[in-house]
Amino acid sequence: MSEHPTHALPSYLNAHELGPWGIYLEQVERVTPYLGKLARWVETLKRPKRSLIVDIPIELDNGTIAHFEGYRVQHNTSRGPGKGGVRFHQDVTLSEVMALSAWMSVKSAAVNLPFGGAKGGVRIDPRHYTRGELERVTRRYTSEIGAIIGPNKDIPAPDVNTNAQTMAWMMDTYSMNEGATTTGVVTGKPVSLGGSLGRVEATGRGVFVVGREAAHDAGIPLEGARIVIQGFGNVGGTAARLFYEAGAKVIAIQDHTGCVHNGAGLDVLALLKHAEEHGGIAGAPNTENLSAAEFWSLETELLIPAALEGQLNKDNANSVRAKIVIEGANGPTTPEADDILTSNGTLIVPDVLANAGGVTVSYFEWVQDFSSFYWSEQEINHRLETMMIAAYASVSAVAKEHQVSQRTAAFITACTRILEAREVRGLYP
Ligand SMILES: NC(=O)C1=CN([C@@H]2O[C@H](COP(=O)(O)OP(=O)(O)OC[C@H]3O[C@@H](n4cnc5c(N)ncnc54)[C@H](OP(=O)(O)O)[C@@H]3O)[C@@H](O)[C@H]2O)C=CC1
Ligand SMILES: O=C(O)CCC(=O)C(=O)O
Repeated sequence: MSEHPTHALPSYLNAHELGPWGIYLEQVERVTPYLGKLARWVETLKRPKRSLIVDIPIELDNGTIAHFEGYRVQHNTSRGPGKGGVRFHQDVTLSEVMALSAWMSVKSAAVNLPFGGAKGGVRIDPRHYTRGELERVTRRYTSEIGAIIGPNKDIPAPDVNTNAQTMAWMMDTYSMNEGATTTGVVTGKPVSLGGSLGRVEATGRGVFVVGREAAHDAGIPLEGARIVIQGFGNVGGTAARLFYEAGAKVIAIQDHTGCVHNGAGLDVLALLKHAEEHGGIAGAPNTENLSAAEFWSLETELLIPAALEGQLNKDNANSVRAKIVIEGANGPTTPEADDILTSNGTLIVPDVLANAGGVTVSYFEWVQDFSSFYWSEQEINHRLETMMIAAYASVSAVAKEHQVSQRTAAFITACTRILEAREVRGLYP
């Protein structure tokens, strides 16, 4: 038997490269001792199955030509087609999309959905482009990744700065190129186009359900519990409203425009209206401004990061005075912050569980599209709640059994499912 050289990982797959992919690799390292014989396959999790970089040229409204870089990464498809959102953001990189796609693999498996993990992104600041320009970017991006997506291959959905309209353009472009209306190619579509009731609110609703469960386990009554939220978009805005309606006290919110605070509890409905009218929360009536440092160090029962990656890090983790962190965003906590918070007694409910409500209702949408039979909103919210409660209970039980964090517990459950599928499928000789 000949000896084969081992190939070093390329720099962008290296754990020592800072950033989301390095963080994901560190999380895989932490779970490996719990994988038993399946650890033989763990390298599979450290390399995305397929990564595509595309050039997106469009004509701007002023007649000039602009180019944008786009990505679609399919991290793992052992348990089903790739699944995951598309992000439009000026800071999107291949490495970030790789990490987001890997977290999708873990998330789908942690909640036991029959999907793998994928994610897409376009490096663009959408605030500087018109609706027409964004439509052209979306359509060209869809055509460029068209060969690798499809209802049985990889199903995109909304993420940061994309929405139901973006999905309608993606569905239409894909369908035109295929010559057949294909509703199941994306989820998070408008309801008039095969979208699911409840999808817009699903991620925030899932955050609310696991937050409620975690508070209950910790003996914290939701009525009057203090809540601090970073991000007031789809996820943070919905979670804020649901906690507010359940009688909790949302005392501070941060978005791009600043941090607002009211120790007696913010009027979340008024704040949502203010943000819509003014493009952000800054200057809302009956609130005081806080600095970012003051925001992170507020004493609170629940802290919900629901914006971007790396927001809880070694620079601010020691000042956090939250009993529980519910990760609404993907990858908001660095491994250093994870350790600091845990040793300070803060429970972290990890992203791959806490924000899985969105992909869960995307799964419902995909099923409804295949069967062309649509469910009521009440039915969807009920099924979502049942699945989130079950997933939370099962991750908590694994965490207690192995005396590990909920993140490691969610990774144990998910990576075991993914690698069992990998092993039983075998490798093509
Ligand atoms: N949408 C979904 O279904 C899912 C989303 N997620 C994750 O949740 C997170 C939020 O996504 P989503 O709500 O959809 O995105 P949105 O674009 O709707 O909202 C993002 C929010 O974050 C705020 N924000 C962005 N950057 C900063 C910053 N540097 N400091 C403070 N606030 C900031 C934005 O503020 P402003 O408006 O002022 O720019 C906005 O309020 C992401 O990590 C996403 O991947 C996870 C699962 C599903
Ligand atoms: O709804 C989906 O398919 C994916 C949502 C997503 O991108 C995420 O959970 O991060």
